[in-house]
Amino acid sequence: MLEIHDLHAGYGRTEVLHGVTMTIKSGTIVTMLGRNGAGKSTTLKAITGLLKATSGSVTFDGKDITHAKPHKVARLGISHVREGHQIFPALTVMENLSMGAFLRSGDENVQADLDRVISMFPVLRRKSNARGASLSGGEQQMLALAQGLMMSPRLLICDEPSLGLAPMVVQEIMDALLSLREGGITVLLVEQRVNHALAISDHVYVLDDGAVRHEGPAAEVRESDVLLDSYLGSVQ
Ligand SMILES: Nc1ncnc2c1ncn2[C@@H]1O[C@H](COP(=O)(O)OP(=O)(O)OP(=O)(O)O)[C@@H](O)[C@H]1O
Repeated sequence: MLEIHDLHAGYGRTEVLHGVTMTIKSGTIVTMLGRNGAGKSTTLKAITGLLKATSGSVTFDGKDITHAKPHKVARLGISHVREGHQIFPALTVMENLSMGAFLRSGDENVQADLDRVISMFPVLRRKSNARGASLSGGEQQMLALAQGLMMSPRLLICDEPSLGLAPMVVQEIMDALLSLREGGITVLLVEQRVNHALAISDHVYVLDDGAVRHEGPAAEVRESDVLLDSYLGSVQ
């Protein structure tokens, strides 16, 4: 579904990605792991057009999207839920969800998607008229995910959805990602909670210093102390 080949990118004159290559297969959850500063968020930004790649290629369902603008990437079916909470604090839950569908004006399936998304996250239904700012951290993260789903993506890219959340809430987020996979959505996840991420993933890429140092089935990485110690430091 998504092919990243020898991707180079960076900020100003500093190259951060030194040739990242990855394949994300349709219907899977793929997690990118790595220490702080390894280049995970930068890879996601280069995929979704927030950062220009200096060389290499990104192909989505056979289409070259290496130099596509973010809105074009979104229209093609990739939704990028970024680190932290990208919601509108002054808007209600419902208004936030409608904003998630802003690129779909005239699409008659928006209402059906709204019903489907809100039924995935019961707390959002209960709080549909509450302002974003009044939600807890976990609720805001669920809203951010739900907002990302309102784009009706085929590939959902999630950057550290568990950031700053309590373990129980983290599990809820992971369960939500699993149910997305069951619904046929492919997920590319960046996550610092290694154990939580490995438990739901099919395949894992380990990044270090802007390059892929290891890839393999999640089950294999779970069993490899050497790998976990060398590239991931403390495992949570
Ligand atoms: N906007 C930016 N301008 C300049 N350098 C940046 C910028 N964003 C990230 N970097 C640098 O790029 C490198 C990779 O950062 P990146 O955010 O991709 O890492 P990461 O693996 O996602 O880690 P983290 O979990 O800390 O976000 C780091 O050295 C970081 O300091």
